[in-house]
Parts: sequence; structure tokens; C-alpha cells
Amino acid sequence: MSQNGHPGGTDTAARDAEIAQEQEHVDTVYGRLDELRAVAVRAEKDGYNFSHARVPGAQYERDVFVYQAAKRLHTLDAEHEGLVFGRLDLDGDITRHIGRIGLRDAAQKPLLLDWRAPAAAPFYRATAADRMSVIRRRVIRSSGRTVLDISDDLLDTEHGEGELSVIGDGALMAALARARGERMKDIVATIQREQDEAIRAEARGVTMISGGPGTGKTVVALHRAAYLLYADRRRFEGGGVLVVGPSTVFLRYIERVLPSLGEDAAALYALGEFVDGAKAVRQDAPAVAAVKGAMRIRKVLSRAARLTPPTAPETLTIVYRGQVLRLGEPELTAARRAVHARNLQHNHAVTEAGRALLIALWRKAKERIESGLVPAEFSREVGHRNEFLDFLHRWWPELGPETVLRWLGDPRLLGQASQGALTRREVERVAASLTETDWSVSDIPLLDELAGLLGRPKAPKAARENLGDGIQELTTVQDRLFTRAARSERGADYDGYAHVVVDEAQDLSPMQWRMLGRRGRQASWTIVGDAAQSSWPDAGEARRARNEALGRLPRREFHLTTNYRNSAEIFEYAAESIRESVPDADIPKAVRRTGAVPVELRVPHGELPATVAERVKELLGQVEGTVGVITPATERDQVAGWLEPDERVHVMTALESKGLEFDAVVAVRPDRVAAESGPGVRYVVFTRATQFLTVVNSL
Ligand SMILES: Nc1ncnc2c1ncn2[C@@H]1O[C@H](COP(=O)(O)OP(=O)(O)OP(=O)(O)O)[C@@H](O)[C@H]1O
Repeated sequence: MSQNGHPGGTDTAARDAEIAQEQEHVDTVYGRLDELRAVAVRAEKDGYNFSHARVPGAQYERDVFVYQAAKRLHTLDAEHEGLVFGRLDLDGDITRHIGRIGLRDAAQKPLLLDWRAPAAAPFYRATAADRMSVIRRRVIRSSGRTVLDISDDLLDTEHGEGELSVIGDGALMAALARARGERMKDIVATIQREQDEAIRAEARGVTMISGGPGTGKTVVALHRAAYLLYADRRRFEGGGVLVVGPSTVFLRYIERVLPSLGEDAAALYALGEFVDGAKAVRQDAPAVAAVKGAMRIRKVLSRAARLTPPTAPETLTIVYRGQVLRLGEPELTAARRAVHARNLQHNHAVTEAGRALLIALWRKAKERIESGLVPAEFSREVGHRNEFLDFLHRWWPELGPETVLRWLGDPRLLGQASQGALTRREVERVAASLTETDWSVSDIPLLDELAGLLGRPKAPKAARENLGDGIQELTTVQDRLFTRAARSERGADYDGYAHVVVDEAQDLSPMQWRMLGRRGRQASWTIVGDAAQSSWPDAGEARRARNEALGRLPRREFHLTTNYRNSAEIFEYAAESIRESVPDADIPKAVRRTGAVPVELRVPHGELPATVAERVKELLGQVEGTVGVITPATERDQVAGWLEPDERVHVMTALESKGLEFDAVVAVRPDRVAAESGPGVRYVVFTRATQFLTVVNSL
């Protein structure tokens, strides 16, 4: 919002009068909300009364009825911090209040305009130069149902104060200066023009949003998801909106933003969560992650999917008409090759495998038995024997991706599968990493790729749910709606999303792009990122993989230019550090000056624990919100041990800190972070702090 508001020179009485006027409207809005809530509760009850209907059509009607009522109730119940947050006074004496949802009174007169409605756009876009019929724009700050304060921008300066009172300014600055907590907050009251343009961009194709640290890329992407759900609910709720973030910590940080905007329908996934049942949080060492993320690993995986299972028996012996028919290693290998030549997915090729074995056995039989052999009879008789079927299922077992990836923990098998795609040293390192008990974040795309190569095993038929008297079924309708529904119901391999939002896109490896590409084949996309913060070593290959995932969809680009997170002092320090290695980094303008310059310390190694502990303690006294202590990859637990437990202190590695922010940050050994993961990641660390930054390196 432009800061061309009138200086806050009006007296307290005028301010109180304006606040009282807004309170009146806010009371009317909540009164109406309570009425609608009562109607929705009644409607839901009526739905239950339908529940004994036995005619299928009536059951369906009841379901729809209850679904709609429950959904409405849920929207009305959503956490509405500041349900009414804005007001526009427009030419022609028109007043519009802007809020998180749209509401009309009993006579259908608008009481509140949804922030996403086209008519609300001037709230975010009007400037003095292009005022879009806006005379005055007002931001209303409330706590619960009580209006606390207002802040105005007068866009039409020809209107004197006699006509319209203008009170203070700085809603944005106030929002930026507030303490940071555990969760990101929505910015619906203070979205800026360039952000709004990206939020409301056309749904089709690919919307790319770039910008330096703290320019609001994440928060804009989330508001865009809410906007798309509003603009075309049928399409986006139907197919689903997928939001992808770098880590589970990050998802926890952002997960309240969409519900606070009244939207629950998006599925939030961290990159380590795209395999059902696996929740990978462990990061591989950078050298190992670089191999697992690169395109060349595909060759290794496709060969791995064709390896002879280490548990497969090595000979098949059948006695037919008194003759011993024996298939040894050469015949079995040839049979396996013949099956592979058909290019079927492993789990869909068991019939082919059986056929190949029978053909090999038939050849042996023909060598030994001179007359009376009939192929059909031979196949029928041998192919149905238990000994043959037992062998087949051990020789060509149903394979899950996890089993095959575990095989590669054996350097011999990985070496066999890699054949020139990996160096000997890489084989050793990658194999060692695959013997860990849990999967790493960079294993997940490999499992996903293998799942595609192997094919989904035929699932056992699910037991039919007993819907009993219908009440249970009604509960299911609601559960589907409200408990991270899209996610739990669709499963991690769901591939029909209507829209995919990718945050921190600069860090995705080629293999991660392939994983997302499979889920977004029919989707439009929003992709946000900042190349200078990248931790991925081969930007060219990642770009090619991204282009492949996006296909030929039309693209539009938006660029955000203002840093809303860091104080100008902190950002200047951070920008200096990145310019040395990335001279063309996208450097935004930080708008808030605090006078607190970053503190830089260099101490003997042995003094690190005491220095860090001391600084954290000091900072806890200086800020109201959180203190982030950010460490090199392998030193998090050690550093955590230096500190007193405190719920405001968050200790994490540099990679884990991506996308997060804290009132104060202590960067522990950032020089080591740069050596380990590159200067882009050190830049991430420095740009997490909103008010205070302390940098501690060892001598
Ligand atoms: N218009 C705005 N009004 C109020 N706060 C804003 C606005 N835009 C951004 N912010 C705040 O600025 C901070 C940074 O936003 P966000 O995390 O979305 O930036 P980012 O570009 O994704 O950053 P990074 O790339 O460094 O992780 C957040 O606290 C966000 O709420």
C-alpha cells in the first residue's frame, strides 16, 4: 500500500468517532454471521433427519445437503482474526467493507465483500496516480469482535478532511514490526499492489513468481491458492490444489495461512512426503544428495528395476514324463531378458515371466523327449504345477520400490545397476547412504521413480465399509471435508491435481521436478523461488527437468521487489555476503530501518558454546517472539546441547531454516555452512532474522 496517507494529525476524539462507526458495522456483520450460523446448524440437523431414507436418490440428496450445510458452517466457524479488515470509500458516495468472506444481509444487500472478489481489487491496487475510483482506503485492525484501530490512505487529495476523516497511516509498517511467532500469518489486510497482481493472475498455464528474500513469495503463493479456490471452486476443489514446501518444519510454519483465509481444500506436502507411509526428514550429505537428485540416476534405477532379485532361486528343475528338465543360470538369464524385451512394468509382467520359463522348459523337453509332445498340453500341465508356480513367484516376485532401493545399499548390486553412470566413489557413498534405517528426503523421488518403473502391485480388494444406518456415512462426508481432506483421501501418489504451487523452487533437484511433474500432468502451476538462495549445484539440469514437468503450458512472470521481512540493516549485511559470489543476485529493497546493525563475532573454537549461549540469552531479553539458532548440517544436536531449553528458541540446520523467519537469529559458523552447501545457503541463514542478527564464526 502506498504510504501517501495523511499524517496522523487528527485528534483522539475524531479517531474514536471513526472507530465507533466501524465498530457498528463490524457488530452488524457478526450479528448476521450468527444468524447464518444458526441456519447452517439447523440445515445440518435436517440433513440427519433424512438419514433413514432408503431410496438411493434420497440418500444422495441428503448427502449433498449435509455436505453443503457442513461446509458453510465450517467457513463461518473458521478462525476469523479480523473478519472485517478494510473499507473503501469510492466516488459516488459508495462505501464497501472488505473481509475474509462475502456476506449479505437478509435483504441481500452486501455487508462484506470477499477480498478475492474483483470489486475488492482496488483495495490492493489503487494508488494516488491510478486511484481506481477510490477516495479513501481504510485498514481496520480488530481483536476478535472489537475494533482496535484504523489506518487510512487518502488517494483523492481533492477531498478535504471536512468530507472524509483521515486517520493515521502505517498499517503495513505496524504489521511488519510485530513479533514473529511459531506460525506464519496471512497478510490479507496489507497485500501490496505487485503482490496482488501475482495473486490474481490468470489461473491457466504457469505463473512464475521471483523475488529476493522476504519479498512475500510464500505468502503470495498461499494467497494465490486461496484466490484460485474462490475464482473457480469447482475446478480447483474438484481436482485439488497441491502446495509443496521444502520441509515438514516449513509446512508446520505455513499450515495455518490457508485455514485463516477460510480455505482447507489444499493438500500441503513437504518434498520428503510423496511416498505413502514415508515421512523423510533426513538430509543426505550434499555430495550424495547431488548424485541422487541428478538425471543420470534414472539409468541406475531403470537397471535396478531389472536386476535379478537377490533372493531369486538359481535353478529350476521339473520332472516331465520321467525326464529331468533343468534351467540353470544361462537359461534363466536369457528368459529374464526375453521378458524385459517386452518393456512391461515388472509387476505387470509375471504372466510373461511364466511364459518365458515355459518356453525355456519346452526347449529342454524337446531335446529329451522324442515323440508325443504337444505344446498346449505341456504348458497346461507344467504351468499349473505348484512347484512351477512357487518357483515363478520367487523368481519374479512382486516388488515394491522400497525393496529395490534397499538392494542398492549393496555396493555390488548398485555397481551392477550403475554401469558407468556413477563413479566408484559415488557407488560407495550412495550405497552406504542406502543402508540407513530411514529414508532421506532425496530418496523419495527415487522411490517414486521406481514405483513408476515397477508398476503398482495389484492391491488386495479392500473390505467394503459397512455403512450401517447411514450415520457413519454422514460422519465420513464431514471427515472428508475437514481433516486435511484432500491429502488423506487422495494419497501421496495422486496425479490429478488441478493446480500445483511449488515454493522454494530454486532448490528442487531434477528428480524432484520429475516427481512433481507426475502429479501435475493436468495442472496449472504457480512456481516461486529465488535463484540466489539455491542449494542445488546444477541449475541448468534442474531447469531442463522443470521445463519437462511443465510441458508447453503458457507462462507469465511476476517479480517482487520489496523485502518485508528483514530490517534494512540486516538485509544490507546479507546482500553484501551474496554479492561476492552471485554478483547478479536479485536484491530487493528492505523498507524497515531499526538502527540495530548485525553483530559479527569471531571466537576461538572452544569458546563457541559459551558465546552462543550468552548471545541467545541476551536476544531472548530483547525480543518478544522467537530466536532461531542456525547451524551447519552436522552440528545441530551439538549446538542444541549448549542451550537451556526454551520454547522460544529454535535450533536448526541451515537447510531446515529455508522459508522460516525469527525475530532474532544467531548464525553459528555460517562460513562452514557456505563451504558445505554453498554461499546461497549462508544467504538464506542471514535473511531469516526480522530484527536482530548475530553471526558467530570460529577462529
Ligand atoms: N504485504 C505484506 N504485508 C505484511 N507482511 C508481509 C507482506 N508481504 C510479506 N510480508 C511478510 O514478510 C515476511 C516474508 O514473507 P515470505 O516468507 O512470504 O517471503 P519469501 O519471499 O518467501 O522469503 P524467502 O524467500 O526469504 O523465504 C513474512 O513475515 C510475511 O508475512
